[in-house]
Amino acid sequence: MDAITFTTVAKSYGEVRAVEALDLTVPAGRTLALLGPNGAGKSTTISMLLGLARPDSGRVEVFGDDPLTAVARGRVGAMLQDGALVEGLTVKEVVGFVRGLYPEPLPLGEILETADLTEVAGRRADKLSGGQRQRVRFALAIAGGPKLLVLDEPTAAMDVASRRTFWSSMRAYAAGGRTILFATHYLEEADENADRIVVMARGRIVADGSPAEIKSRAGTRTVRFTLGDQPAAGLDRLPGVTGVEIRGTSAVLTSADADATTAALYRTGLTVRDLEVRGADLEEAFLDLTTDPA
Ligand SMILES: Nc1ncnc2c1ncn2[C@@H]1O[C@H](COP(=O)(O)OP(=O)(O)OP(=O)(O)O)[C@@H](O)[C@H]1O
Repeated sequence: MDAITFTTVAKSYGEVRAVEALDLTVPAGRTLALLGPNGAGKSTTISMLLGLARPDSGRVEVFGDDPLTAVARGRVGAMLQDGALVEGLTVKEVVGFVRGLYPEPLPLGEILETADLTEVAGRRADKLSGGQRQRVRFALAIAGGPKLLVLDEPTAAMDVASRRTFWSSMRAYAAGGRTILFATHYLEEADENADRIVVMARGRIVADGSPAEIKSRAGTRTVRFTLGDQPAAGLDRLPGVTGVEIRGTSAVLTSADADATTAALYRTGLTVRDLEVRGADLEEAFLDLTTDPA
């Protein structure tokens, strides 16, 4: 069964096209990362998934139901970017209260354990550190034992140690065959914690694959030089080259083997000036995938 289906979904805010022609299917039991820069449309996608926003066109389904129905049935838990914690209550009280709202909640001890909150269960939730407060919000998201857990940039404002704890909590929850969708700006987080990465930019999906596939795209580099008015013919046949683009007076070659490409380039007889080899790390690939060519 599919946990999530977006069928040609579009959503605009006035002039801003936040999401365009989005098609996405996530089978149950998978962990998917939505990766993209600010304004890519990740939060809008999540809002529609939770029924908090309605698409202008297209259809969103969660376990075959309308999102609001799925939420009402307790199938979906969410941790959004903002969300205050009730003042004056202890962690245990807040979590206990929220789990009481669900028809089939997880046991309190299991929630606290999974979210790594057992040690601070007696402390006031609103007085915790930022990372601990995020863990309380995670606990609230899983309290109802949802089959689908949606997390919008859950580790924003967490330090490295808190992030590590958080993701191990998330993986523990996912291990029970649940479906997870999380949004992040961090490639590393997507790589380490998801089994599929969907890269969004400007409201569209620009890449979709396993972390290995996304990383292999990350392995490609660009070899750029000033071509001037020399002919571009044959550049596409250089070793390693997977794409050729002429931008003004420059030639930009995408290559899976930049060393071989560069060596062969010098043997073509072309005058190669201003040679630049870029790329290689995930951050670069991510920028390549998400930067508007215009
Ligand atoms: N309620 C709104 N009213 C007007 N414009 C909005 C609204 N929500 C989002 N937008 C715009 O829609 C676009 C997509 O925003 P969205 O928040 O979905 O992106 P995002 O990928 O989640 O970004 P971030 O990583 O910064 O959270 C942006 O241009 C944003 O300014």
